Amino acid sequence: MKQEPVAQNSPPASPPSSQPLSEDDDPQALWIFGYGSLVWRPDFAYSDSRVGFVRGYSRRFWQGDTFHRGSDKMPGRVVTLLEDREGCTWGVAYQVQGEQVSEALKYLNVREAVLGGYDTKVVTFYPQDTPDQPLKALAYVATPQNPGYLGPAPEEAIATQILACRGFSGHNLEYLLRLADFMQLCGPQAQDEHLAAIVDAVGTMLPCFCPTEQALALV
Ligand SMILES: N[C@@H](CCC(=O)N[C@@H](CS)C(=O)NCC(=O)O)C(=O)O
Repeated sequence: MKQEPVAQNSPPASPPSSQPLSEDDDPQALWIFGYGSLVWRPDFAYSDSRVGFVRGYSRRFWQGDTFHRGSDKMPGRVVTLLEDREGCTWGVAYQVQGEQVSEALKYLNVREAVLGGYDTKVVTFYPQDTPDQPLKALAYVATPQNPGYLGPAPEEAIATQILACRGFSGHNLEYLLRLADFMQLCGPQAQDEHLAAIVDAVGTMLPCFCPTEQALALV
């Protein structure tokens, strides 16, 4: 049974909202939930952001990537959401308003759907500092039906693949470590055993994979 996160009184990622968070605050507003590269590189304009989590999903490095973090010959591994009743995935929700909505969706359609094989799904997001005021958010999820889906593999094999791949957005190792950094910032209540196991496997293999100076050049 995964530990259900307990909201911490840590300061929110953005100024606390005096109003309850709900979609009818501004009918033009849309919340977008990021749980992979979007947590550190949204690359679209947004009005507000919240750190928090979604329930009923687990994050898995089960999506292949032949553009951003891999190539056709050596696809990298990036994350998707797996439906899991016991699951809880931490990330960042970004609020887009007015013109930001169409701009963000147009940009993400290319980055996530066209280039990444992701589809959209509405999820319920629980802000870390107001989990009693959940909000609806759009998430980009790579389903098993998309051609780039790789599915489950031992964490050691995933770590080996990540160490060996790079794409147009950089090395696959950077993708892993930036996500691990984000989870560290979320605090001890945010656990992701799958991510931690891959980071541990990378740490074990890295010295054998390449000498230190080469490892530092990877990211
Ligand atoms: N949809 C997830 C995963 C997004 C993700 O990592 N998508 C890849 C597309 S394959 C990406 O945008 N990569 C950009 C990068 O690696 O910097 C999220 O909300 O963060």
